[in-house]
Amino acid sequence: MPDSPALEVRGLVKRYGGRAVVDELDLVALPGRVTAVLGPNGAGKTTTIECCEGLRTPDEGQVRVLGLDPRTQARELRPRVGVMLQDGGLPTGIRAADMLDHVARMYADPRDVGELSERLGLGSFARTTVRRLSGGQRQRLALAAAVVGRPDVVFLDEPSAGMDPQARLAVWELVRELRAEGVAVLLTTHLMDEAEDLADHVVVVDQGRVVAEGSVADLLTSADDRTLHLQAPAGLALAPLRAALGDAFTVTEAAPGSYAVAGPVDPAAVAAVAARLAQDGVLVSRLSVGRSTLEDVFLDLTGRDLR
Ligand SMILES: Nc1ncnc2c1ncn2[C@@H]1O[C@H](COP(=O)(O)OP(=O)(O)OP(=O)(O)O)[C@@H](O)[C@H]1O
Repeated sequence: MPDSPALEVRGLVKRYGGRAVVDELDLVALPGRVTAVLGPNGAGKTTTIECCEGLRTPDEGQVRVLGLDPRTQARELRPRVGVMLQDGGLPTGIRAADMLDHVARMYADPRDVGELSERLGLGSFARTTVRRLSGGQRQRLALAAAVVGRPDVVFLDEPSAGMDPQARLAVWELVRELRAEGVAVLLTTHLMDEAEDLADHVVVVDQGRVVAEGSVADLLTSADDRTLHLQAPAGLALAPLRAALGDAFTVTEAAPGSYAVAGPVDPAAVAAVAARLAQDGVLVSRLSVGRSTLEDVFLDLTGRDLR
C-alpha cells in the first residue's frame, strides 16, 4: 500500500508542569511526500517530532511510525528512520569523516559515503573534529548521518538553519531526491521559502495545535478574508473604487502600480472592481486572488506579535 501513512499521530498531548505544549495534535506524513511543520517559537514542533522519534513519551495519544510504536519498537524502527536533531546531537570528539563512516557501517545498505560527502560539501572539513565545526557544517554532517542508511522516514528539525545559500540549495536538492525515492520527509522550518519550495503538505502549528494544513496552494487560497491583487498604472485615484466596494474592504497601492483589495473577496467583489476600473478606462494588466505569500498566511494564522 504505497499510500498508507509513514507517520500517523493522533490526539498527541505532551505536558510540562501541567501545561500542554502539544495539545490534541494530529499529523500524517505519506511516503514520497515532504511534510513541513511550521509554527512560531515554542509552538511544540520539536516536542512533536521528538515524540515521533521515540525521544519523548507522550502523555496522551498515539504515534505510529511505519506502523510501529517508536517507544516500544525502537529496535525495529532504527534502521528505517533517519533523524536530524535541532542541536545536531552528534558526538563531539570524533572527526567528521570518521563519524559518517561509523554511522554508515551500522546499516546493511548504506549510501555511498564519498558521493554523499561531496554533494553536501563535507570534504573541506572531513578531518576536523565535530566540536570544532561551524554551526552550518555541523548541520550538514547531521543531515548526511540522517540519510546515509537509506531510511524510509526522515525527520529533519530545521535542516537548513544556519546554512549558507549554497549549502541550503544542496540540502533542498537532497530532500527532493529523497522524496523521488519514496521517502517520507517530515521537516520543521522557519523559512517560508523552504516550505514553499519543498513541501507537498504544510501543517501550521500554534500553541500545540494544528491551526491550518494543506498544500501551499490550498493555504494561499483557503482563507475567508482574501486579498485581490492587481497591477494597473501607478497613481490611480482610489476613492471611486473604495466607494464602489464599501466599508468591508480596504484598497491600497502597496507599491507603484501594485494594488491590494483586502476583505471578503468573492466573485461579485472581483466583478465590481473590474467594472469600476473599466468605467474609468483603466487597463488592468494582472489580477489574482489569494494571499501572495506563505508568510502572509502564516502571520495571519499565528499573529504578528512576538510572544
Ligand atoms: N523538557 C521540557 N521541560 C519544560 N518545558 C519544555 C520542555 N521541552 C519543551 N518545553 C516547552 O515546550 C514548548 C514547546 O517547545 P518546542 O521546543 O517543542 O517548540 P518549537 O515549536 O520546536 O519551537 P522553536 O521554533 O523555537 O524550535 C516551549 O514552551 C518549551 O519551553
